[in-house]
Amino acid sequence: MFKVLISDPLSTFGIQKLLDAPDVEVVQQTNLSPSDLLAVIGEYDALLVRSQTQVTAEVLAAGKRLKAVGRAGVGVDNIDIDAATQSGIVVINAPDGNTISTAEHSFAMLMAVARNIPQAHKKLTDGTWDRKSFQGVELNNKVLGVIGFGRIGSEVAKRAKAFHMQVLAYDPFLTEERAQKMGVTMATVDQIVTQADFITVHTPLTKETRHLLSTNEFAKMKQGVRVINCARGGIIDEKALYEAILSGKVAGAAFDVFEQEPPTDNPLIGLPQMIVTPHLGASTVEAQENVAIDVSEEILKVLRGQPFKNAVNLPSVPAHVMERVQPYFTLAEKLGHFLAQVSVGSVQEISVTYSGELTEIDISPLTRTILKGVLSFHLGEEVNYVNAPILAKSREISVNEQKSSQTKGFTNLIMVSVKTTQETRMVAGTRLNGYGARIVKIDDFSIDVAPEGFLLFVHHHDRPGVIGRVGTILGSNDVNIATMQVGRRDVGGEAIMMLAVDKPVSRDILDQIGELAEIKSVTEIDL
Ligand SMILES: NC(=O)c1ccc[n+]([C@@H]2O[C@H](COP(=O)([O-])OP(=O)(O)OC[C@H]3O[C@@H](n4cnc5c(N)ncnc54)[C@H](O)[C@@H]3O)[C@@H](O)[C@H]2O)c1
Ligand SMILES: O=C(O)CC[C@@H](O)C(=O)O
Repeated sequence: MFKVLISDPLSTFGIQKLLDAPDVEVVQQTNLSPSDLLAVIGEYDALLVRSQTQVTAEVLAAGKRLKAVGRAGVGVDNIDIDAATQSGIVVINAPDGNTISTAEHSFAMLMAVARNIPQAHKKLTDGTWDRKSFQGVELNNKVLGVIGFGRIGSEVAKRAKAFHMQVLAYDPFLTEERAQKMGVTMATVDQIVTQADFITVHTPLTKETRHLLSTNEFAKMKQGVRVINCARGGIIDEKALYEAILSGKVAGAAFDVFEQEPPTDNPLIGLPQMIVTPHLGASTVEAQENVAIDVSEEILKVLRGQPFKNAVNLPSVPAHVMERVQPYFTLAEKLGHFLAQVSVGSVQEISVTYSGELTEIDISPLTRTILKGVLSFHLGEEVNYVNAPILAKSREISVNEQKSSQTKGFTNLIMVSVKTTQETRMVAGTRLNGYGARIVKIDDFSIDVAPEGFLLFVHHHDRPGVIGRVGTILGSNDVNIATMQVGRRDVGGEAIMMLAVDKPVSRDILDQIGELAEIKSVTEIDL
């Protein structure tokens, strides 16, 4: 008999399959303190949560029998995925069930912020008939910027089209073909920021999307813009928004999610231009039923040893395969992550060639890891080794994998190229005996760089003094260079520099380097 603990309120209808399963005993305890949870988790084979229960490394370590953690929803920010993976615990989520509810909530917020509905309601219920203070704006013919065009963003766009809005969309995986099919215009974040009357964000919260809309972006926005965040707190910088509302630049904002939840002493919440809901995007009868059904069915499959689809972390790989491929996992993921950071445009194709001793082993786990490296830069922690190929397929990214006898002098070599809507970029890496992982080729430049930490990738014209000028800018801004490697094709031709630096480099310093006459581009890479 399997024991399943449900520690957050879930729809009873949704979990019926679990309740009816003859081989499962379900315990519902939705008011456990963290220490209560630690005390009881050792008895259970599976844990089902929504977003309240914090499934920490400590909880997972105490869950000696745990085989699976199910999240009735999309975001898995309350679950320590790495710790689960290390303990061999499968983490399941329900990515589709609350899409429509959250899209509808976002649209409700958009309409409410356009017409000041909550503010007018409050005034009237407080006893004042005020018809002057709440003049709104129409949606008709207005420009809506949608940042993050995945499940929810694209549903919001469909609704906006029905209201005759012009939709500008940005997503690193959006293709021209899909944009046309959806009747939206592909745009950059900068174009959205400068042209939109309303901006709504629907990305995960990742290092890249944190404060995606901040002081600089607010400064460029139209006077009277309105912004909506029903995705994750922190995508819109709350401090910068506060200032932009006070200055009159932002006429209204609608938030369902906050940098700290529940928000305490958050000055935004008292502002009359701000409308707020307490993370209610997925709070509909339908969504809660859908996500509970999806996650219950998947948990049953995991417990019964049947195939399942929505795992967000690593399943076990046979020991003999793992022994051979494991040393290459880090290199593979970093090559993917490197390309995600240097390439421009929507990814269309990822090709991997394995040479040398890698031709003798099952390399499919490595290709999945490379995909994870490419995709996780944009999609965040939802991507893992299990779901990366499915996510690539759903985004129409074709993946090619081949083995080659051409070792180019290395005992092992992984060459990865990414074709985007704008360019094709290549990186190759190897594991050198005794020295660990190395990047040995970038595009057609040979180089020798350890793929770790903060790197500055500079593409420049090979001219006397350029290296010194870059070093001077970094030095005068207190950025220490740990190592530097240069690669060039011909004397005086195009060249690249890879500098390992001791700390992140600010946008301003990158701009100073980018303004040097010899520099073609400069990109900061975090590996
Ligand atoms: N408020 C709620 O209750 C609620 C409910 C469900 C989901 N969510 C949140 O909504 C968000 C979207 O969920 P979804 O199901 O649509 O996810 P999704 O994975 O289908 O879509 C997210 C999209 O964001 C894109 N993206 C990543 N980085 C980007 C960047 N820098 N710029 C632009 N786009 C970028 C990705 O390519 C992807 O297409 C997530 O943060 C999710 O956690 C909130
Ligand atoms: O209501 C919830 O459980 C949170 C839903 C949402 O944020 C999600 O990530 O699915």
